[in-house]
Amino acid sequence: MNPYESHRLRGLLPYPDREANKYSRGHLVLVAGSAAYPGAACLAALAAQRMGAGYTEVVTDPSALPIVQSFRPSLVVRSDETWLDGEPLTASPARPGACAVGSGFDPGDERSKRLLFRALDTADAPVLVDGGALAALATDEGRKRCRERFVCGLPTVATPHGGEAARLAKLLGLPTDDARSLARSLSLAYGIVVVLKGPVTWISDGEAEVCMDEGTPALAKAGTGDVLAGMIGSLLAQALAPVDACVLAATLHAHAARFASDDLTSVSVTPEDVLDYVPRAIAAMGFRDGASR
Ligand SMILES: NC(=O)C1=CN([C@@H]2O[C@H](COP(=O)(O)OP(=O)(O)OC[C@H]3O[C@@H](n4cnc5c(N)ncnc54)[C@H](OP(=O)(O)O)[C@@H]3O)[C@@H](O)[C@H]2O)[C@@H](O)CC1
Ligand SMILES: Nc1ncnc2c1ncn2[C@@H]1O[C@H](COP(=O)(O)OP(=O)(O)O)[C@@H](O)[C@H]1O
Repeated sequence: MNPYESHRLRGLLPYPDREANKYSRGHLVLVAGSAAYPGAACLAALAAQRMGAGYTEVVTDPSALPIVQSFRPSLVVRSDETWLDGEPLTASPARPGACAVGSGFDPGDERSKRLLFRALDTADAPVLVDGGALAALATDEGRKRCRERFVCGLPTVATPHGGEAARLAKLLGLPTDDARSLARSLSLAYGIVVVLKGPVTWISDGEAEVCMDEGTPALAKAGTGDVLAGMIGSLLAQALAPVDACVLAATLHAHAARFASDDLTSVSVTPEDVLDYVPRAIAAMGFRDGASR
């Protein structure tokens, strides 16, 4: 059920080339955070940096700008008001990129819908949909946009937890009793790769499912999903294939939480700790600095 053995995962780690620059290492446009949830943008952004993206640009609500800017000076931060009318994201082999949208969005907010639809309509690059943007995805207009991207060969990834997946399923009256079948049916219905998160996480591209069961209940704390979204978005921005990006990120996320639990106990681990242990998880997977491809 999980064909990703350790040597295959090791081969997916995004080693920086000797000739790398910040653009060749991947540009992630992270449209995240809101007045209600600015912290989610911070968690996802640092996760993207830790996972290797060369240029992490956070697009956020004006009220969240100073919070994200003071969180990490290396982040490029801009207002979502200017982004709505700005240049669309493009990606090429020399300058790969991706957009991750929705971590920390307010699910009931009309603005979340405008931002999601702008990303789906204009990004000539992979788009990851997370958090509050999944409510807008679970509409006829959201699904239509995913199907159009699918027909154009543009990957879309969604990372729902059980509640968000139920919303996506409700639109089409899909059964929700079996997680593996739900991941597959959502993938087929929307034309997307689905990461259905939970104590066991199922990843489906509509043809096959990968079972991710290395997590720990230490991850059951608000904010760990935002960390995972930043990690997957970062790997998409580095041009990994969508399912590869999801499996590698979910594995490192689970391993980071386990390393953190070993030192801090599963009681005390926070999403920030998971972020701090991502480098250890990468190293333990067999990453060797200097072994650039
Ligand atoms: N620090 C920050 O800034 C943080 C910001 N965050 C951001 O907050 C935004 C809203 O996200 P959200 O998940 O809190 O709320 P929402 O989308 O309304 O769904 C929750 C409802 O769904 C249900 N439910 C069923 N199964 C479930 C499951 N397995 N896991 C969880 N819920 C499950 C359950 O309903 P019940 O089944 O109890 O009726 C529950 O009431 C989003 O943008 C996110 O990124 C968070 O990441 C936290 C840290
Ligand atoms: N009991 C558990 N065992 C293993 N992993 C878990 C468990 N509970 C939650 N997780 C993981 O933690 C993350 C929680 O994500 P999510 O529900 O989106 O939280 P949030 O929105 O608060 O960030 C997911 O990656 C999920 O798979």
